[in-house]
Amino acid sequence: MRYRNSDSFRHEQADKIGVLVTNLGTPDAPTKPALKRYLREFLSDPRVVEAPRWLWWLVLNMVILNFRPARSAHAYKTVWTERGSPLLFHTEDQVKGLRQALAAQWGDDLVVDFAMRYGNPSIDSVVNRMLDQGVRKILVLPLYPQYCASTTASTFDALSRCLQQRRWMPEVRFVTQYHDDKGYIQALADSVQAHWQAHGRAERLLFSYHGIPQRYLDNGDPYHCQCLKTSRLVAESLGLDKGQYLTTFQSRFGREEWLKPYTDETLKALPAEGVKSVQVICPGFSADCLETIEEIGVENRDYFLEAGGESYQYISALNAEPGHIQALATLISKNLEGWQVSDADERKQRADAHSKQ
Ligand SMILES: C=CC1=C(C)c2cc3[nH]c(cc4nc(cc5[nH]c(cc1n2)c(C)c5CCC(=O)O)C(CCC(=O)O)=C4C)c(C)c3C=C
Ligand SMILES: [Fe+2]
Ligand SMILES: [Fe+2]
Repeated sequence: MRYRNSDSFRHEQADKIGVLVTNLGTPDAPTKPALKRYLREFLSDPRVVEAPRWLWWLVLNMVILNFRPARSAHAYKTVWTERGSPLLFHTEDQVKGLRQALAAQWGDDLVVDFAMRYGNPSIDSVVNRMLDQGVRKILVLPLYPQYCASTTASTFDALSRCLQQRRWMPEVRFVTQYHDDKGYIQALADSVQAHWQAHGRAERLLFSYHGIPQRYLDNGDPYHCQCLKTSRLVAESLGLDKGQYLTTFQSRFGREEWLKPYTDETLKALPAEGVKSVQVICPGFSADCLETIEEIGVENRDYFLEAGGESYQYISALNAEPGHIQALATLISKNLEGWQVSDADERKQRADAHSKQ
C-alpha cells in the first residue's frame, strides 16, 4: 500500500489540533557510534551542506565521519547530564510548560508535543502519532527564532516528506521565524536585566549566533539580517548604545568563509582594544546545548581570558524560564487564531445530521 491510512472516517470523531514544537536534535548518547549516526543524518541534509552531492558524499564518508564522531563524542560527554543531552531535556521542559500554559484556554483537544529534525523523537514518528490520535490541524513551531534554510526550511522538508505518505493530510500552519516578536525580545531583555541585577554590567554585551556559510547569505537567506535585528531590538529595549553591544557568529564548520565577525576571533581581539569584561548571550539558541554550554561557556571563555580579558560571563539560553514559556504560548495562541476544537455536542450534531441524510 502506497499511503499510510487513517482509521475509517466517523462523523463523531474528534477534530483535535496539534502543536508541534521542533528543534534541531541531538545524539542519543555521547558515544562514537551514536555521534556517527547523528552526524550522518544531519550532515547528509542538502539544506545544511549545499555542495555537489557526489563530492560531499565522498568528503563526508571518507573524511568527516572517520574523525568527527570521536571528537564530538568527547565534547558531548562534557555537557551530558543524568537526563541526557541538555538540548533534549530543555525541550522536554519547554513542552511541559507550554502544555500547562495552553491547557486553560484549549483543554484536552489541543495536543502539544515536540520532535527533533535529526535523531529522536523524529518528526515523522510524532506527526504520525498526532494524526493517529485524531489531529486534523497542525501548527508547527520550529524553535529557531531567526529563519534559515538550513534549519527552518529543512524542518518543513521533513514535515512535508511525512505528509506525502499520508492519505488524509491535516491543515498545516508553519511558523517560519519570530526574530522580532515582542514577547521573545522582552524575554531576552528581561533575562539580561536579571543577570545585571545579580552580577552587574560588563563593558560589552556580545550577541553570538550560530554561523552559516557567507554564500547562503549571498544567495538570499535572511538569517543574517534577522540576527542583527534581534540584537538591535534587545539592545534598544535595554537602552544600550551602538558601542555597548556586538553581534558575532560562532560554530564554524569547514574551510569556506562563514558569517563574520567570528565570535572566537572577536573575543580574542577585544582585550587588546581595552575591553576587559564581556557578557555573552546567544539569542538564536532557544535551549542550551553543546554549542552554548561548551563552545561559549568554556572554549570562548578561555580565548578571552588567555587574551587578557578579566571577566567573562555567559547568560544562559531562555530554556524553560517562565518568561520564555509565556512568550512562546502567546506566539502559539496568535498562530492558532481562527482554529477551534470541535466540542462533543458539535460532533454529535454532525453525526446525527449525517445519519438523517
Ligand atoms: C555543516 C554545517 C552546519 C550548519 C550550516 C549549521 C547551522 C545551524 N546549526 C544550528 C543549531 C545547532 N547546531 C548544533 C550542532 C552542530 N552544528 C553543526 C553543523 C552546522 N550547523 C554540527 C556538525 C553540529 C554538531 C556538533 C559538532 O559535532 O560540533 C546544535 C547543538 C546540538 C546539540 O546536540 O547540542 C544546535 C542547536 C543553527 C541554528 C544553524 C543555522 C542557523
Ligand atoms: Fe549547527
Ligand atoms: Fe544582513
